[in-house]
Amino acid sequence: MDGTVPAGLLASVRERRPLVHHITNSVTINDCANITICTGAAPVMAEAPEEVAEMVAAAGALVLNIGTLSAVQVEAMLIAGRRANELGIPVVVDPVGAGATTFRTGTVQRLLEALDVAVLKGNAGEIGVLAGTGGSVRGVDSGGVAGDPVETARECARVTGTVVAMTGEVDIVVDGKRAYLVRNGDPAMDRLSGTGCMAASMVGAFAAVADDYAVSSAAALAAFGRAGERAAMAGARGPYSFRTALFDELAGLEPRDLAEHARIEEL
Ligand SMILES: Nc1ncnc2c1ncn2[C@@H]1O[C@H](COP(=O)(O)OP(=O)(O)O)[C@@H](O)[C@H]1O
Ligand SMILES: Cc1ncsc1CCOP(=O)(O)O
Ligand SMILES: [Mg+2]
Repeated sequence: MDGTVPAGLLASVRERRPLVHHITNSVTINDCANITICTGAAPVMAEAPEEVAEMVAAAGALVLNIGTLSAVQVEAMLIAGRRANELGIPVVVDPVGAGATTFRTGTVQRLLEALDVAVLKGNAGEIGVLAGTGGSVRGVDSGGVAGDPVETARECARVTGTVVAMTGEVDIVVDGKRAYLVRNGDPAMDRLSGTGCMAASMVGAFAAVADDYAVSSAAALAAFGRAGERAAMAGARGPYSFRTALFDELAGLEPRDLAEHARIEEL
């Protein structure tokens, strides 16, 4: 994919500043709010079942992240997701820790059955579990997939009917037909909690300004990865100064830099 595509979508996010409604976990909620702002969009976190239908109506995308799930959150996710579907607002699901417990795996399956999900964004282990082809998950960490990662992502897209964005050293984005490999990023991104959640926030922000969610997801991951590359070049002293640089580099990321450095290959 030509770099002008992700660059154009980044510029659209900054111009339109879509509201991204999150129902998300209590570990990385603040990171997700700030990465959404650094991307150029506007976050809102709202999870009371009493208000989510009203809130999502003002949003450009809905991000459902199951990282610290509870029964009442599931109820809110279903209410918000159904309203988003009625209004044609894209729904992104981050299946954090799917495979680690029956409650997590079952909840993702329930969301996928009840809702029209635009993008399922998970790490390799989570996507392998949901594909049914084998994935290993410990807590929220991926232990990888059983077979070929691209085939795993394709199978997950086939069984779920969604665009699947599987993160890792190389991100893989697939729908029923196409497959994109996104080679941007830095290993330091794997040494922080929350980069997967932040990736989902960005996938949501980009989906809000796009019709083609495979293209917008690959673009979002390229932009995040490029910010990671620039943060590493800025010379962080360790994981936490890298984290600060990651936010700063994303906020300052120029569409023309992304146009030049996005590495998205279509298979
Ligand atoms: N080794 C790596 N090299 C480059 N980028 C990476 C690497 N590991 C993770 N990333 C990036 O970090 C983000 C989070 O991915 P990942 O670690 O798979 O998610 P999770 O936190 O859900 O396990 C993604 O944008 C991914 O591209
Ligand atoms: C550590 C942890 N525990 C529950 S949610 C969460 C954060 C996971 O974030 P990510 O999957 O983005 O690293
Ligand atoms: Mg994750």
